[in-house]
Amino acid sequence: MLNQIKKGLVVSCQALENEPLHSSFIMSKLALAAREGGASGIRANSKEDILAIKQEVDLPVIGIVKRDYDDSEIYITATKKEIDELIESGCEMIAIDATLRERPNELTLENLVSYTREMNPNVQLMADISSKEEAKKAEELGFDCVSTTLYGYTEESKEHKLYENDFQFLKEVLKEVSIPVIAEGNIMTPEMVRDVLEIGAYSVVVGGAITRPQQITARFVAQIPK
Ligand SMILES: CC(=O)N[C@H](C=O)[C@@H](O)[C@H](O)[C@H](O)COP(=O)(O)O
Repeated sequence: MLNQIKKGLVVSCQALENEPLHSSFIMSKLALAAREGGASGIRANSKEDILAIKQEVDLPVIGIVKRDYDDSEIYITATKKEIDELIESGCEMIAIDATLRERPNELTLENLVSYTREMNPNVQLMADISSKEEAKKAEELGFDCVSTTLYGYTEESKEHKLYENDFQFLKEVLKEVSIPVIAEGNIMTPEMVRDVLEIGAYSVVVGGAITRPQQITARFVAQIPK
């Protein structure tokens, strides 16, 4: 999958239960629209959505399963159950929360990586990180790439956004690791896509700015003079 998305755009097609477009059928059509627009890959949540997307487009898929657990803040591919579902979905790459936070059931990230490699050595692994330290650890654990997905979404990083200070965080992560670094999270414009690729990101994932019309509408509405 990494070869296919090199210097390309991955479109994240996700809508949770509480979002207006929640539907595997709609996600499959968003993926088709993304392909027609030139996307190189798709990021998607849940086995059902991924199966529907794979019926509609031949693009490689980064799969995640978002599920909340009582004993952990981690919700992106938290346990072996989610890994099993993703392997069944046939996605080419699995993204896992690779933050240093405690996982459910006292499972470690290392356990989860070795479990996935055992279950399917062909599936590639993306580490969703929120700090340089997590990026380094992910590289040591043998992840195929890291993505800046969770920068701004953990207690320690919540004051920040990826695009701050001319993508300072992305630049720091690029210095920290030698595996591919994917830029993801709050990439709002085509110009930002160009910028992160020029800075050295291997590939870029854009979600809400393309596939969450409620967010897009709110940004237009916010510009209406009071
Ligand atoms: C933090 C978190 O849960 N991120 C999720 C990860 O899959 C998605 O909700 C995002 O849409 C995705 O990362 C793309 O980012 P953006 O939608 O900002 O372009």
